[in-house]
Amino acid sequence: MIPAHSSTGTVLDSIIEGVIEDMGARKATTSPSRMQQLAAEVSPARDAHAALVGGRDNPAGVGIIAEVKRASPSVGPLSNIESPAELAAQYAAGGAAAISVLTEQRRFNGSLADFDAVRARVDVPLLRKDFTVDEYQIYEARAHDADIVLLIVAALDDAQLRDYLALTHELGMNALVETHTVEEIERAAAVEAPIVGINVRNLKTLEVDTSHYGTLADQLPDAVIRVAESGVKEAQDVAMYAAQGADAVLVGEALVRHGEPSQAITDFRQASRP
Ligand SMILES: O=P(O)(O)OC[C@@H](O)[C@@H](O)c1c[nH]c2ccccc12
Repeated sequence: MIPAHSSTGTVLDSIIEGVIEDMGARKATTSPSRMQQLAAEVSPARDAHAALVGGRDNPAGVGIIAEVKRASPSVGPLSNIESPAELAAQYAAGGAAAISVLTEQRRFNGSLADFDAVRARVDVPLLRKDFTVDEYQIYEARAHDADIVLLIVAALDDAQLRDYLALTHELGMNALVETHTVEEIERAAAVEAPIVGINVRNLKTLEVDTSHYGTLADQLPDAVIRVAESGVKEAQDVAMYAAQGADAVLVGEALVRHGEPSQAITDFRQASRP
């Protein structure tokens, strides 16, 4: 794997450089116009908004977005996931509201093949977890029958954010619009993003601070679905995010390293009950 810090720019910058290079190779195989056609041929996306809305008041607990993540730039290899499909089936059995599958290759060791394997196995809404910097990736997500794409505000300018959100909705999908600062929350609000995440991991430095969610949550517009992202180690972390008003919590590392991920999700939900 490539070291976490490149000599110039932030971690996020260097991840995006690799993402653009890898996408160039895929565009050479499947042209943008062909990808648009493929996206149009897939059955309609599942309603992720409906799956996540009202998590705050759900008597069964908040929604869990369970992530299939093999490695991360902050930790390196996380888990030797032999079957992403089997892991996802356990997530679904535990009651995950949605499942996130990393497809970024260089730092997260993910792939669209992992995504396809999970898609073939479960019917819950799936998030194609990647660094979206080109509309090609949104068509590509839909072509692989994704229901949700990730739009990281820090990686996009205002025009991209607006256009990519609109395209996502045109294709019948939802976007998880990820923020980390007050300014990014304001930008997400300005484009009326319906689902907004606060990532407690700073993607520029990889530092994690779970108290960051509570610090920023008040800044989120009332109407949005609120997603707390990253840093969950145990059920009490999920309970804390829930008490701070999260509708859903995105959990990766703790689940891929857990011996019984299905039970872990059940416990997380239980602990978060209002
Ligand atoms: O493994 P954790 O700490 O539970 O985090 C999960 C998820 O929030 C994290 O993987 C993530 C949040 N935003 C991202 C953007 C890109 C890649 C990964 C991420």
